[in-house]
Amino acid sequence: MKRHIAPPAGCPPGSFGLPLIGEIREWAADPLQFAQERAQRYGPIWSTHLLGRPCVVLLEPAGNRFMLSQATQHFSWRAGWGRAMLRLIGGGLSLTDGQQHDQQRHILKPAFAHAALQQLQPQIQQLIQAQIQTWLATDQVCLLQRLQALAFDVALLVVCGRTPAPIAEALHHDFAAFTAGLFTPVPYPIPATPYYRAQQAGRRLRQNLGYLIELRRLSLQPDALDSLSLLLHADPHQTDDQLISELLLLLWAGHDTVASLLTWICIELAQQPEILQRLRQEMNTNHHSLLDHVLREAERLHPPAPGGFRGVVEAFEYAGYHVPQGWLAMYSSVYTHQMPSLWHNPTQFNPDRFAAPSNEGKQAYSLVGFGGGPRICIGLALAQIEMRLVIRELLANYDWQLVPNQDLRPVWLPTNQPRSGGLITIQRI
Ligand code: HEM
Repeated sequence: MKRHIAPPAGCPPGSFGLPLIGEIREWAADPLQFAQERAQRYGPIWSTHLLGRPCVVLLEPAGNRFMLSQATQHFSWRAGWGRAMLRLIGGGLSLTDGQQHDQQRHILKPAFAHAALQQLQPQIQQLIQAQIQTWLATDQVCLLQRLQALAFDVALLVVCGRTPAPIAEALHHDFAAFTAGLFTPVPYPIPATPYYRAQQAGRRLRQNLGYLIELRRLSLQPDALDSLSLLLHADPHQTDDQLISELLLLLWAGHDTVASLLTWICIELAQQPEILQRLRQEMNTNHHSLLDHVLREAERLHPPAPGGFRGVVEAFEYAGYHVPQGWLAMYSSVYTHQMPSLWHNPTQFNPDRFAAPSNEGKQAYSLVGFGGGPRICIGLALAQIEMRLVIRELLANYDWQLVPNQDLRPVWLPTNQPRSGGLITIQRI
């Protein structure tokens, strides 16, 4: 029998799993079950071995708070990513720490603020209407694929501003293969592997983003609020390589997540005609609390990322255990979002759990699908506006049904998605 390795004395209890691979297979197969089983055995802090390193897992709102805001000096965001992500994207907001991160976030903030998003809303609305209209032309629609295309167009608009169609199409074409390689455990360029294809796509993406930067430098508008223009204004001497990494990071983070969550929302609504009907009634009023609760409930039950990893750059003590420097640390959104002590019937999709007088979701760090603390998702407002517009367009003009007998079990990487992609039939009302 293969030997499981135990963590050193004084460190949180748990198992490092098998030599070399640790427990990565169990985590990737089902991050929720992985955390629930170990929480039952060891409590809210335990050790495992993931991404080639020992890893401490901090659970529950207290663990989320510790990692996301209370003790950030112990953690590096950059050191929490796998090698494939670092090699393919290289830098960008999620992959930097300290002052460099804070400066970059400060520069980018106006692109994701209310004023900029308000200005873009008509264009976003047009993209949504044009995309959904094309769904009528086929018998079956794969939600994930179509919503990825839509979310990519929206992310491109916000991140890069107006982009010439041939460049936009080329970027879009290469992004799927690029994304598929971001989490490969063995990032070596062996032909025909996902990492190899991602590397090839990455080269073309870098070249096309390079053209776009060149064009934008020639026609930079003083009041433009897209991320690329803001970055060029802030530091005209920033190298193309740095700029391209930032754009790649924003484009990836800004479309895969939105497509994932919207896919699950459409699936849930197709199964809940009563909520669908109430949403339609609500659209004719000035109150949008049910739509807001649907978004939060989808974030709770179907978070696009199961949690977040950090590198431990300074050893720390937590709950009487020692966590050494050089380990990974992980918080688990998916576990917190299904704790029976926080959520009544946690496996059920029930937006009304957020309606008064319920207290569900009120405890700080109990709903962390967008992270939390100083590095909460910078695209939160954009994601919310975009999701609201898509759902309102669907509710106002379309009926949709799930294709029967499809496999809706989640796959978790690169983002949480149904195995089937979410197949629907759709008609105009
Ligand atoms: C449903 C949509 C989205 C979800 C669920 C989501 C989720 C998250 C989460 C969980 C984090 C924190 C990760 C951590 O703690 O390690 C994060 C950070 C981030 N997100 Fe999002 N995100 C979404 C949409 C977007 C959009 C639309 C953009 C931009 C176009 C974006 C850009 C980013 C960036 C750049 C960060 C890093 C922020 C920093 O480190 O300062 N996200 N997101």
